[in-house]
Amino acid sequence: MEHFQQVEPFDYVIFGATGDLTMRKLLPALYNRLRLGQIPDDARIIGAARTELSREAYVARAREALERFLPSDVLSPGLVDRFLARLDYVTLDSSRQSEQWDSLTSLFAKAQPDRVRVFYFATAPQLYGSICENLHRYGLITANSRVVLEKPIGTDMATATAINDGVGQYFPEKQIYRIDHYLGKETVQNVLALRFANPLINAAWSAEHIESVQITAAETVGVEGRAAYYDTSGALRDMIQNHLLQVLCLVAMEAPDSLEADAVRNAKLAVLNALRPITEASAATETVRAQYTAGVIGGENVPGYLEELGTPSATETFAAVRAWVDTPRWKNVPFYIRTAKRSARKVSEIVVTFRPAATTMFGAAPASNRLVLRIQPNEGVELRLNVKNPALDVFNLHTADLDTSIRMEGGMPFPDSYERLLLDAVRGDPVLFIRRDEVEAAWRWAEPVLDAWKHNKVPMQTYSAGSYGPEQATRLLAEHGDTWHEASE
Ligand SMILES: NC(=O)C1=CN([C@@H]2O[C@H](COP(=O)(O)OP(=O)(O)OC[C@H]3O[C@@H](n4cnc5c(N)ncnc54)[C@H](OP(=O)(O)O)[C@@H]3O)[C@@H](O)[C@H]2O)C=CC1
Ligand SMILES: O=C1O[C@H](COP(=O)(O)O)[C@@H](O)[C@H](O)[C@H]1O
Repeated sequence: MEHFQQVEPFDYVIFGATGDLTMRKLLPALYNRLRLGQIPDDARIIGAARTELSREAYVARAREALERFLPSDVLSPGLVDRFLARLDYVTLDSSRQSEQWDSLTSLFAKAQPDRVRVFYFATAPQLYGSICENLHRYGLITANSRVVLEKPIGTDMATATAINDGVGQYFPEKQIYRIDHYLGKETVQNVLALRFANPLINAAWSAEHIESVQITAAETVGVEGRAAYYDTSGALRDMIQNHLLQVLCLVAMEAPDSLEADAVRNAKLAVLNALRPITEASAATETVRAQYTAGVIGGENVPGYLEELGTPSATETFAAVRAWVDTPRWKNVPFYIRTAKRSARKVSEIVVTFRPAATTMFGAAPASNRLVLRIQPNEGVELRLNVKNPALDVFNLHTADLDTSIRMEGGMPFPDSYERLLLDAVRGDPVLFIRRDEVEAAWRWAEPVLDAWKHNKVPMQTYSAGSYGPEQATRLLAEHGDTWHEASE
């Protein structure tokens, strides 16, 4: 396949190699890229975790993970064996100094010093600093090394700064890759193509023509096996501070000079810095938080969040925010951001509502044009237009949707976003990773919201599992005469 170029030989060291993320996402993603011919035969993938396992036992776990998390039509015994032959495993408490590090260093003893090394931290963020310290102590960091940091980068500004400082002591910023898997999604990257490669859209991309923007990421799942993490996080930290603000940045940013990493990141940073601060006073009118109660999804009864957790909790599973980007381009345009667990359907989308035509020639006012960028599922673009109602003799309008699916060649599903990002780190392309100042700017905006919630300035609402969220979120838009997309379908 000519669009997947083989990368240079590399060593990928995954800290947290026995964990959920590695098994569910990272190993399947790397397998897929080997299958597509992107991974050279002498690449190595080295897992590290505290659990004592032989290489064979780890390979057996990896095999099970591939079988469990990949569709059977992509698994061929020959390819699986070729992939598993690339794997190694070291038992290592990576946060401590010990002779356990010898097993890792010995794997690198004969490696070419300029061979690409990627250290992927798929473990608790509070360990990142000590893992870096040990990588340095045991002489594993080379000029051609990169470190990939999983989210969350902190739970607030102070913890984010501590993580960034801890890693930054040993790796210069250009070797640090903070992953945000939403940036690896094909249709999120498509925001750039749609905006900047289509003068028709680009010309209308401002407050002069746009009335509001909605960004939604809703899921039908609850917190699954991650309740311990989720309950310390909540919807705002889990999805909005990172993924949805990144999407907002791509929608709102000025055109970067190029697709070079720093050009794009500077443009995103400018948006984050232009976000109107939400204060303890404004949080009550600009934000909504809620927890799901028992309900029905897909015909099945599901328990409420507190029942699932088995303890009282003040963690939100739904968050909606009305954000404002205080730049001339976005003067008075509300950006509604929303995320939910146990929602009525799984959908991630951007909905841009344009101002209606100011004409009286048709009698009734024409409907607003509306552009929907479907991030998932059914990736595509939909544009609502006004056309003449063909059924009537009188000149009357109705709406018609131009709807195009964005598909891979041959109708194949899009690769999981991790696939691209894992290999971008090998190729040394950081454009789809987050720079330190972006993370911190996002916390600067999010933290006062979290503080207001902690101080109970915004009541915790409830919504039934299987619904679209609490009524208060509907009201957030109603004040501007808007409705959430599903209500206008
Ligand atoms: N799971 C997911 O879907 C997502 C996860 N993330 C992030 O990825 C990271 C990992 O998440 P997840 O896989 O779910 O977590 P898990 O708890 O499933 O896995 C944690 C991993 O870290 C290892 N580990 C813990 N302490 C040490 C140590 N001192 N030295 C070496 N290894 C250690 C554990 O193995 P052992 O006990 O054997 O040491 C295990 O392999 C977290 O930062 C999470 O927030 C981000 C997005 C999605
Ligand atoms: O980062 C996270 O994202 C997932 C949702 O990702 P998606 O690609 O399925 O939209 C979310 O379930 C998880 O809680 C969060 O940590």
